[in-house]
Amino acid sequence: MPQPKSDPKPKTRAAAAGAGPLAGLKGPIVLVGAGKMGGALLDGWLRLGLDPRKIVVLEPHPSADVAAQAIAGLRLNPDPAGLKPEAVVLAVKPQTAPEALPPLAPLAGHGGVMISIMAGRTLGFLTQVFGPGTAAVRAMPNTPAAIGRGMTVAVANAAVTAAGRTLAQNLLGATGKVDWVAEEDLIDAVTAVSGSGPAYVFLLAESLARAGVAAGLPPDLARKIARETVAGAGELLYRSPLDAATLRKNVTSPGGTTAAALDVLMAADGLDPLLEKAIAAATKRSRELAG
Ligand SMILES: NC(=O)c1ccc[n+]([C@@H]2O[C@H](COP(=O)([O-])OP(=O)(O)OC[C@H]3O[C@@H](n4cnc5c(N)ncnc54)[C@H](OP(=O)(O)O)[C@@H]3O)[C@@H](O)[C@H]2O)c1
Ligand code: PRO
Repeated sequence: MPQPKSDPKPKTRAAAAGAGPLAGLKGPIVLVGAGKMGGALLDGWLRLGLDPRKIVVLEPHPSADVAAQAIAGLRLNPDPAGLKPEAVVLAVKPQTAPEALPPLAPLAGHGGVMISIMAGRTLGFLTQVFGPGTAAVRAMPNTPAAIGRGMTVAVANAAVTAAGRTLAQNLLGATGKVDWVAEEDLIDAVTAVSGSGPAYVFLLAESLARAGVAAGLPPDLARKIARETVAGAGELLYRSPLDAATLRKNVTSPGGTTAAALDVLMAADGLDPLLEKAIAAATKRSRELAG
């Protein structure tokens, strides 16, 4: 008997009935995989007023939070055979896709848009699974989506109509900003920069804390000031009209402490070449996941 999984997401799910960019959708919107990213999108849709009765979730181990939406009318794991979706959002792991998605191919026969957020999996893969002529969008969101501050980049194939693109924009935009690109190739590097990017920022907080401990700080204090510094600097970057380089210069007194640290971080063997290597590795991995 499948057990409900614990909810990894903040408790932001609230069915907000009424107006909003998603309120007019006829549905159903089918979400395949309601884990960390799929669940964050679902939160966004509900927050923006999508009627839970228009949502279908296919997920073998739904979190308690997702299961609770069934009371409000969300359909959980119905037989997909009878569904005629307006859009299907594919949020299973890319490695699972070749087994998980072919049984769902009939979902694509009704003129809806197939929107994949899977790393690596191409538009070509989607039309292979769902049939030639399928309207498909490949998108790469990130986890700040869980608090409505996500960044998504998307590409559509030629079968996506203007209305389909607006629908995809509204569904993806429920969790933050959306940019569209014309060249699918860019999505692998986008995945490396913004898809995976939050992990690098969290690593910075971890690493800053460890460096603080090495400099003699008590671990609790080091963790607290590292976390607050990364969060506060991110918030300042978000709210300020200034660019990152200017905000950095504003911290850097000539001949001061920041300059001493930046001499290390901005040296020829500093952060730039390290991140370049990391982004190249993630981009390569995204291409490998294409299968
Ligand atoms: N996490 C991120 O930061 C992020 C960012 C951008 C894009 N993505 C992409 O989003 C996708 C999901 O990633 P995630 O981090 O959210 O992973 P996740 O938490 O593991 O979510 C995937 C979900 O799909 C479920 N699932 C497995 N087989 C299924 C099936 N046959 N039908 C329906 N659902 C099924 C999984 O259930 P079980 O766990 O029970 O197997 C799991 O709940 C991936 O393709 C990833 O590349 C993730
Ligand atoms: N998380 C997924 C991965 O690590 C895709 C981007 C972020 O593969």
